[in-house]
Amino acid sequence: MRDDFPTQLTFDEAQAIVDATAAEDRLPAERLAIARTQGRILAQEVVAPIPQPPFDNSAMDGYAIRHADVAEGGTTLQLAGEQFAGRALDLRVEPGQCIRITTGAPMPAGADTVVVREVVRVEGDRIAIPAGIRAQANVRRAGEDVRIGDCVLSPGQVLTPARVATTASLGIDQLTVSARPTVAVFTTGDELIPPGIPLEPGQIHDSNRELLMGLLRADGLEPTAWPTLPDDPVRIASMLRDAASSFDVVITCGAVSAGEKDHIPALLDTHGRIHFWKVRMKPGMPVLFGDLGTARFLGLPGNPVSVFATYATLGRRLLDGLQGRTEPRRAFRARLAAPIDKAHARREFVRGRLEATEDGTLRAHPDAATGSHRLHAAAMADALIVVPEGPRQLSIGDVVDVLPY
Ligand SMILES: Nc1nc2c(c(=O)[nH]1)N[C@H]1C(S)=C(S)[C@@H](COP(=O)(O)OP(=O)(O)OC[C@H]3O[C@@H](n4cnc5c(N)ncnc54)[C@H](O)[C@@H]3O)O[C@H]1N2
Ligand code: MOO
Repeated sequence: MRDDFPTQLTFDEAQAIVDATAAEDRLPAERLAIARTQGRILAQEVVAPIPQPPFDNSAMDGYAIRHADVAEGGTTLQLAGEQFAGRALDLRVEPGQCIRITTGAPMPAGADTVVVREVVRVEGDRIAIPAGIRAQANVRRAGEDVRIGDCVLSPGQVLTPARVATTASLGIDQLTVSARPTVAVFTTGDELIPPGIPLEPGQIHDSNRELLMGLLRADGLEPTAWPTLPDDPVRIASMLRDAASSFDVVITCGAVSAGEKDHIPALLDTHGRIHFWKVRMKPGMPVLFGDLGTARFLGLPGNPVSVFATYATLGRRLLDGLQGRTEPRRAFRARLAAPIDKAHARREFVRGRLEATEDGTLRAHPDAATGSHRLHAAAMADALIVVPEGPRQLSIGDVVDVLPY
């Protein structure tokens, strides 16, 4: 096996390679009905073809009036008509008149203020308005939220429900979004037995399959799980090359460290290209990244918590980049609730629990269970606490980056 690929990278160097590779391999865009774009990455600019609100309208159920009529104090106005939400009736409020109006109904010409119905007294078609009404009250102005021609969304942003709804409010029914990467997921190892089948001595149940499939699904993808790879280099090569010919991304877990059965790095070296192998991070140090055929190849280390940490950092970053996501994932900082003493030089992602305190700060409680086989401990935690490179003695109250999960 060659040794001219980058290895023992810092986390930032590895992340930069992932970013650069993803940028070169941007997935194509597709045009979809907005109902199918939730969670997608936008691949166009969205410019408002109409204002929002499209017309001046009432914010409350009540009476549209001319404020000049009540400027001197309370008065009684003549009810001149009704304007409900739906169709604009071309009504006009003359001096001394008012029009009954509902929330969302267009403001009749002449009116500039809405008085809520709870404060008026109705006497037939005479409406008694109290004193103290504020001019322009309860009117929502056309274009107040979005003006015509505003750029409301940009390429690289995530289509959240509120953003998709915004495009709907502007009358846009289709959007150009990045294609979703297709992902093939493999677990590896002769020791793996699916849950539901009793273990023989030396065997363990395959948990990484559920972990990876779940992480990918939670990120909005529809991954495909392949049969578990045996510890046999010929069969591994044929199965992985098969997958690489029909998926955008192939993710394996296991068989990337130094053992006799860790065939995957050599295989990628022979049949594809290694962008890097081994990153100075913990857990996840033996992580492997490259190309196989036309697919991006991510070889995650087999320990369950290593799978978790490498997916949450580098894997997700790759998938975001392939979709052209430019909007960063939200960053959080917290104060440590217990010290962390780190002797090694790698960046560490310590599992922990976040607590929202009374004084408005986030506190991170690092988990004492640091072994990368401690899946249950990771499952009971809810964040990765980032401990930077180098030996570190972090004290209670120190500020750390955290990645909630
Ligand atoms: N001599 C060295 N040994 C190890 C090194 C090293 O650098 N030199 N690195 C260690 C680190 S760090 C990690 S992480 C692991 C990664 O090993 P592999 O990626 O080769 O993974 P495996 O050996 O196949 O498995 C590791 C561990 O995880 C369990 N496993 C694997 N797949 C699954 C699964 N689908 N579900 C549940 N558990 C799984 C497997 O049984 C092993 O216990 O290597 C260290 N060793
Ligand atoms: O880096 Mo390994 O991923 O510590 O367990």
